[in-house]
Amino acid sequence: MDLNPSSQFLILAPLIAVFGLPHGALDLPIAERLWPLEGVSGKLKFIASYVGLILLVIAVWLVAPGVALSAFLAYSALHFSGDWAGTAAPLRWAGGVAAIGAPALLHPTEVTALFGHLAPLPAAAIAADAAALAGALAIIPLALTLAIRRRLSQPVIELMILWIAAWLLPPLLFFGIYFCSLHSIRHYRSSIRRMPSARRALFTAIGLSSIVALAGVSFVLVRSVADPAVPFELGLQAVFIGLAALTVPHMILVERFDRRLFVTRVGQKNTGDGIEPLPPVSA
Ligand SMILES: CC1=C(/C=C/C(C)=C/C=C/C(C)=C/C=O)C(C)(C)CCC1
Ligand SMILES: [Fe+2]
Repeated sequence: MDLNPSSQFLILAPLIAVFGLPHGALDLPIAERLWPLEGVSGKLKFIASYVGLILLVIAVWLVAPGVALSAFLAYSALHFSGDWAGTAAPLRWAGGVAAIGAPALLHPTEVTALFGHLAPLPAAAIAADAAALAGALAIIPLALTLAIRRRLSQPVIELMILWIAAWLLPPLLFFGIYFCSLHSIRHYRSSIRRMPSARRALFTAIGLSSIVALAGVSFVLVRSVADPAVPFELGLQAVFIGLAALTVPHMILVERFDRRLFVTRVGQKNTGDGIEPLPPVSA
């Protein structure tokens, strides 16, 4: 499919705002399940540390964009491998890495150019090459599983679809579809099932996502008034540096939540229906 990066971006940005952000915006309800967060001050303390981490990542990106881009790719692969939790480790890793490595391997020129908007060129090109190499290595566990098992399990089918989509679609569109369908929806459903009030969590998620999306749009509008020549680059930076920053506290929280659920399941035979409140976690 042939679609220039600006047009892909015009499809990607609203997709992420509507379907991608709400899965991260469940973090406040998740935190409320993990810690008591009593009263307004409890919530404010949590929000301050969350926002502090976001600002820290943005600061690192401004000071050392090359390092920040490489770190972002690595922890994104780790985060995305969670989409195949419960699958054997090699296949889980193959999934997380392919989400980024497949477009880098199959569309190297376009991905290098896109990375070039997020970090200066030598670092961007190295990151794109490393992602492509990781993508190539991620084919091995998939091929071995297919060769040994000789049957199509659900994770194998999902990974095959992922690779075909990465091959057929331009990188930004591929990412938008993977992120908003498989990642966001899967994560959203598994979190909301464990909430005491799904309706309240949903409203919080919608409210928070709208705030983040509005902040992104305002940033691009304000900056493009000063420099109207580069709205695409600004938009791309707002989306991906924004995602990089939001993902750090989001990952820490989701990781804690999943570990916590596991302990509760083993210790209290909680079936994961999320009705009974979790006892508070000690730090
Ligand atoms: C920038 C860019 C890419 C990488 C995107 C990443 C790494 C996104 C991570 C998002 C996360 C971790 C969201 C959390 O929920 C691709 C797909 C290679 C395509 C080319 C442009
Ligand atoms: Fe996520």
